[in-house]
Amino acid sequence: MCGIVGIAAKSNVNQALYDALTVLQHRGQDAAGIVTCADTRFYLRKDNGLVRDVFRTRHMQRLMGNMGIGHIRYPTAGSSSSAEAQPFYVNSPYGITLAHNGNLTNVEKIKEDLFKADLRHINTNSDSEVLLNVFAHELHALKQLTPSPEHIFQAISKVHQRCEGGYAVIAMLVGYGIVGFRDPNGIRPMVFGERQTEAGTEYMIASESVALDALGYKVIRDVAPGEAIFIDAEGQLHSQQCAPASKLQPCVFEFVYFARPDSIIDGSSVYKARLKMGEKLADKILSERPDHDIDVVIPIPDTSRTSALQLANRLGVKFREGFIKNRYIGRTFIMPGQTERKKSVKQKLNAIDLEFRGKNVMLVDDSIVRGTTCKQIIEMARDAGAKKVYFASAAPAVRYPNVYGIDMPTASELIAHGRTDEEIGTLIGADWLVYQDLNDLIGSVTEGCKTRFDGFECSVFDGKYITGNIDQAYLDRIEYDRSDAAKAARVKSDNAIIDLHNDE
Ligand SMILES: O=P(O)(O)OC[C@H]1O[C@H](OP(=O)(O)OP(=O)(O)O)[C@H](O)[C@@H]1O
Ligand SMILES: NC(=O)CC[C@H](N)C(=O)O
Ligand SMILES: [Mg+2]
Repeated sequence: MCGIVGIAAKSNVNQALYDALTVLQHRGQDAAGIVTCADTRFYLRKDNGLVRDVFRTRHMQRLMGNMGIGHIRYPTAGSSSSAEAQPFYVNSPYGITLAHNGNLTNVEKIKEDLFKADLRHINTNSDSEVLLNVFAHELHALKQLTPSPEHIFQAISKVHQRCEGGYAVIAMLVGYGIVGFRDPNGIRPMVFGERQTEAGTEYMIASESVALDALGYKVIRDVAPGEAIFIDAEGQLHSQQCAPASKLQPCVFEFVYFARPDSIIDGSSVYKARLKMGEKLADKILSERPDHDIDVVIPIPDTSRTSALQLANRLGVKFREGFIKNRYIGRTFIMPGQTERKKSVKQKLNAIDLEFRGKNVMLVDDSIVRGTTCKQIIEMARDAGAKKVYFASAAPAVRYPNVYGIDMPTASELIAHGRTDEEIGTLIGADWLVYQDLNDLIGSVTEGCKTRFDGFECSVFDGKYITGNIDQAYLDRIEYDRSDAAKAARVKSDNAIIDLHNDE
């Protein structure tokens, strides 16, 4: 997943963008970038690394201007080379820069059309560069020297007609403003808000509400699926629905793992959803094993903490912090390679023996994806002296690839793919493995929430791809392109950025 942000303010936005990206860091750890706009110029700084490593004082000083956009990257297309760090830039029309969260599923077709019909060249393997060029082409086709909000919305309607997949996008047009839009299913999240200052109202658009909270912005609302929000150069906000048949079907995995618990996505609190996941999973445990012999519930930090706490409460069993997390190690699942992920689990988590010795422990994680974490954790629990090790996953089994912005392209790398729950339990070395049911996961997000959801993007759990047009040939192709082995074999030396001047 990536994190995106755009701010239209009344004074320099560089520090605010930096701060927002830091708050969104959990959505991507590979690369970070900011583009600001002052007068008729864009200023760019982007590179591989965490926000705190990419931006030095000298870069911050050069990022001038009262409007800007930022991105933190977790790649789902192309490579992790810094040439594919975002935001991307095109000089025509107007000068446009764009940051994208999600993944396009018809990139090959669009690329061909861009080249043959629109006479545009794409210089990376990033789907986001493709998206930017579609937007630029559609704006160009309107032949307006000064685009009005309606022209911008018209171009976005065309983007929806040409692009398939999941996308939340923030773009900036030199001298004209910032626009944010969300795909017609609202797969990827996006929210916007305002802040009053003496100089006037400032606006911010971001992936998650937590970024707005942290910067003192008041959330106005989520951007609706297919809708676009435009803040013009005078600071006026305009909005329009640009995809007539839109439906609200957000990615349920945001609630399971990606988003921060203190975010509210599409009106549903991620924290409350995770508490409910714990409750519902406890009910399943009680119905399957009413006379269970669990002595203690232990979360696998970080993300599962909220669910595990409520699961223990509901079971009436002690909750203990049996694993301590090294706060300086990032999230392992979003790391690019399996060797790195495996090594990081050991560096990240350490067991407190006394919580395990002679006890029947129930370990709780939010999800099991490749099985990297749970296999090692179960071993650690046994080494620490646990009698029996049970394992509970607050999400159902992840059995199918994701094509909408989560880098899970390879079915064979998913531990649950083609296996029964019992087989997975044996493989990870658990004495009992229990998964959440999909209906209960959805109930956790919707119960007590006023939003009318049309459904959820649950493909990793049920193999149904809501945008259609995902066939086996496509899945085979992304498996070939994006497996860990393919990524490792890819030459990563192509770091030359053909782009705006990018400060070293
Ligand atoms: O089965 P796996 O392939 O190991 O993936 C699942 C694990 O990865 C994630 O943790 P991560 O370390 O990324 O982040 P967290 O600290 O937020 O839990 C997730 O919370 C699970 O613990
Ligand atoms: N995780 C994401 O949202 C990735 C965005 C885009 N597809 C990229 O690879 O850069
Ligand atoms: Mg985890």
